[in-house]
Amino acid sequence: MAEEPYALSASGLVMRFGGLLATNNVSLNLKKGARHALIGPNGAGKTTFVNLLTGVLRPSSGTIHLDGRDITTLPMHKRSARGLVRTFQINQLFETLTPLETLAAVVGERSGLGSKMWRLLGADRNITERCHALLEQFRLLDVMSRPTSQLPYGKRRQLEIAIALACEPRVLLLDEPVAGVPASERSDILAIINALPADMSILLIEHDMDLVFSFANRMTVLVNGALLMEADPLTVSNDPRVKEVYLGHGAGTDETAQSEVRYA
Ligand SMILES: Nc1ncnc2c1ncn2[C@@H]1O[C@H](COP(=O)(O)OP(=O)(O)OP(=O)(O)O)[C@@H](O)[C@H]1O
Repeated sequence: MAEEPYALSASGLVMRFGGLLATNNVSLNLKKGARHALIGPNGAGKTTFVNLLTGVLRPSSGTIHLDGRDITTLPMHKRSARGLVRTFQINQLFETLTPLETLAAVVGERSGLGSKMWRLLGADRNITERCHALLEQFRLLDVMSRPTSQLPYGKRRQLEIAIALACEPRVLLLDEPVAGVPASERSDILAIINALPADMSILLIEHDMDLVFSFANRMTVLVNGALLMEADPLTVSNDPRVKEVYLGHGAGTDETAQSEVRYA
């Protein structure tokens, strides 16, 4: 019997910015239902790697497959339509909308309603029910009618993840979901992340080691644009090289572990 393809597979990715080698032959395979974390000190190349996966950047070489299909040259919106979704960064447009309106727009768009969504908002039962379920799942019911600009920061991050989920991802790239969130507002986000559907394949990019170790059962460590190691969390946390370049400096203080700039 043929083996099931990886949900997402990046193979030998290379990204050069002029003479700078930001991604140096990095491979990463996400199994279906993966809880995988991507870590590394500042400047290790995490954002560049995620930009390659999502299609913001085109790799200098290497390939990316989603469910066994080559998406290396596919534009961003087509990757998202095929189920590869990154947590949405709130932009100006959404500041004046409420979480309910924002989610209705995304769910409506996803259902193929496009601009008709505004007419149907509240009238289409499927959309209303889906929005309500998302607001509940992401603990946003209490703020669903407030303009996004007035939400506490933690709620905004919850809305970002809710928007991504409204896109019905099969593979979700969670980009620093607790960055900037005060400790007092983190517990809801942790609970939400831990309750995401088990068959969804998730890659978490995060500096917060408490979150990384409570979430991931597989970890990839990048240093200086290259793969340092991939292993289970215990092996990673016990590896002296990892301690030296990253963990030893503590979460959130890894500016001191700033990678050497590498030139090819
Ligand atoms: N568009 C670009 N042009 C030139 N250099 C870039 C560009 N984007 C990233 N870099 C460089 O590539 C390297 C990797 O950066 P990247 O942002 O991917 O690291 P990171 O691990 O995400 O860092 P952080 O944790 O601080 O967000 C850095 O040296 C950065 O300066």
